[in-house]
Amino acid sequence: MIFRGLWNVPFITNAYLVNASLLRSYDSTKLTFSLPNVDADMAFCYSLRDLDIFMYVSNRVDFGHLINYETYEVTRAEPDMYQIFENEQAWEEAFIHPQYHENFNPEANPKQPCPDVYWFPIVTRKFTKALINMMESFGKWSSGKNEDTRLEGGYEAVPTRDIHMNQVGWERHWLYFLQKYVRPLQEHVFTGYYHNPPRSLMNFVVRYRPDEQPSLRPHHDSSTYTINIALNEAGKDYEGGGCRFLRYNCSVVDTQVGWMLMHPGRLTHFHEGLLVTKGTRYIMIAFVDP
Ligand SMILES: O=C(O)CCC(=O)C(=O)O
Ligand SMILES: [Fe+2]
Repeated sequence: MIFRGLWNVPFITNAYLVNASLLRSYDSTKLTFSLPNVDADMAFCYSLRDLDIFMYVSNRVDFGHLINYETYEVTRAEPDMYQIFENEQAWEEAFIHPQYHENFNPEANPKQPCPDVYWFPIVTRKFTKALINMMESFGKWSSGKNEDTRLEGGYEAVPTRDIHMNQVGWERHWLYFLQKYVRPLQEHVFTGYYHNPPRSLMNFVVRYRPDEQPSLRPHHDSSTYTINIALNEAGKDYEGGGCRFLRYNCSVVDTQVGWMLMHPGRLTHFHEGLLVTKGTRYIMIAFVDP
């Protein structure tokens, strides 16, 4: 329980909100922050009390918040992305799509571009840009071949050219994002399916290019459900691309940056990554299972 109120207090340290014109209306020899043997806060509060000026602490209004930078790692590409635990509120403001909470509005039907393929705004362009930059700064894209030493069996049946989240030290963060922001959307559209936290062993960013890997053949994912976030812009950053669900002969080609597709992984949603004919297409994929 958070109590909200306005409290009259004798001493405040670190944070003040003072109208400067008020300060000027007092005699500066009496209203001072320097007194012998006490620190500036003590001196300032002492002289305020001496002048019968009341001090208040209020949390009725949000004036902003302090950032905790103790764990801030400046050596990383996009250190802000790693702050999801330490600075949750600032993280959400920077990286969660402004329409995210609207997804839960009972009046609004979730978008469904193909049968049982749901489509949600979830992250900001700041997020998608940062994620691409994290991956490109790391730069060690997989070969896109079946042999994959990052996997337990050393083999990937339907390989993409990709970088896994754990390769950039961002897996814990990503799993927390899945639990906090993706899971409630899943529960919203696939009713009665409940796994908290969701488990996801495969979390990666895919890069398609005409001269590298330009497409992905039809396959099922090793997931109960898959999420697929568009990280850059169809028709501008690349041409072609998109995801086709063969059983429904239905494609999503007008993907929107920061929007996420969510679809069942096996059995019904046999799908393929459509050919990129120009530029580079980036997507973020997670195979959630269970
Ligand atoms: O290109 C797409 O949108 C589909 C990607 C995909 O199916 C996968 O990575 O498993
Ligand atoms: Fe897939």
